[in-house]
Amino acid sequence: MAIKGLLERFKKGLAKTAQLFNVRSWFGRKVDQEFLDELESRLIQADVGVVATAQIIKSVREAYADQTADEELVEFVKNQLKELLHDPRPDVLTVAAKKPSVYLIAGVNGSGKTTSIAKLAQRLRDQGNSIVLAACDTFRAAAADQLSIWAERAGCEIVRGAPGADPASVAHDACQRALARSTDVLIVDTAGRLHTQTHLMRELEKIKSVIQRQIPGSPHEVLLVLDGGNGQNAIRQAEMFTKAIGCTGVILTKLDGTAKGGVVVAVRQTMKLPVKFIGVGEAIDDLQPFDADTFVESLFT
Ligand SMILES: Nc1nc2c(ncn2[C@@H]2O[C@H](COP(=O)(O)OP(=O)(O)OP(=O)(O)O)[C@@H](O)[C@H]2O)c(=O)[nH]1
Repeated sequence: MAIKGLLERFKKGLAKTAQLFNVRSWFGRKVDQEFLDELESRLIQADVGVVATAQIIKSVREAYADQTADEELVEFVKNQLKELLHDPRPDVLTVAAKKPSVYLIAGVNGSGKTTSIAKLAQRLRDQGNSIVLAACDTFRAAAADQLSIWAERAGCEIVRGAPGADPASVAHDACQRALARSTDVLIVDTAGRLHTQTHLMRELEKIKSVIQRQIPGSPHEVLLVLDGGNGQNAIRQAEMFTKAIGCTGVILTKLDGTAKGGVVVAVRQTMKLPVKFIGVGEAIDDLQPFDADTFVESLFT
């Protein structure tokens, strides 16, 4: 998508967080303690995180104390955020040298996991890839049903087991199917809730090790889906999942419904995980590859 189109998409999706900053209201104000306190409180409300906020406030104080806030100050804050978000790793998904590329998707129920998988599948399909979806959430029968509907719409194949089947065996079958058909991409959906958190983490570990055994070098990405509206709570989830299955990136959903869009910074800073995609709406094309510069520009308009 052209940069301008992407910026418009981001702006629309992130309007709630942008409203919080309302940079036009800064202009002409003196950068005194009151101004800094207000900026600090807005960054915290946007869930940028305490550490990053303190860092930004300190830099603004040092560079602009007692000056008048203007366009240059806005650029300064933008650059601070861009630097905090800078990630040397590529923001695109890793593609396997030998088919299939395997993407394991995790996240708690309600985070937007199923819809994100559907959106991702559609995106990869539009780019010309053949796709197999593995419905490994056998705990909730409705999950596989929902995924099947999306799979059909996106023209993907789905592998599912009987309700209550061993999710690792579904993962195994899906790997075999993808290998046999020489499929480009295998996307593995997993449960978001089990009897206990320990059960859930053990199951995810097991699915991952089955995939690793079937397709050496995989999974090529372990993506964690987090609800952006959960703000700092999302960070705690990220810690738990990363410990169990070593996430490689995050899909941050529902940013359109929240003023906590700054959590993108917190995920990058605290978890050292790149945000690969953001969800900015319910439509199929509302999953956008994350771009730090466009993200920051769209918050300060
Ligand atoms: N506004 C908005 N809604 C979203 C976004 N992503 C997902 N949703 C909605 O969030 C709700 C939950 O999404 P699901 O994909 O069903 O979530 P899940 O994590 O798979 O949860 P379960 O289906 O309960 O396992 C749905 O109504 C989605 O349409 C987004 O980026 N923006």
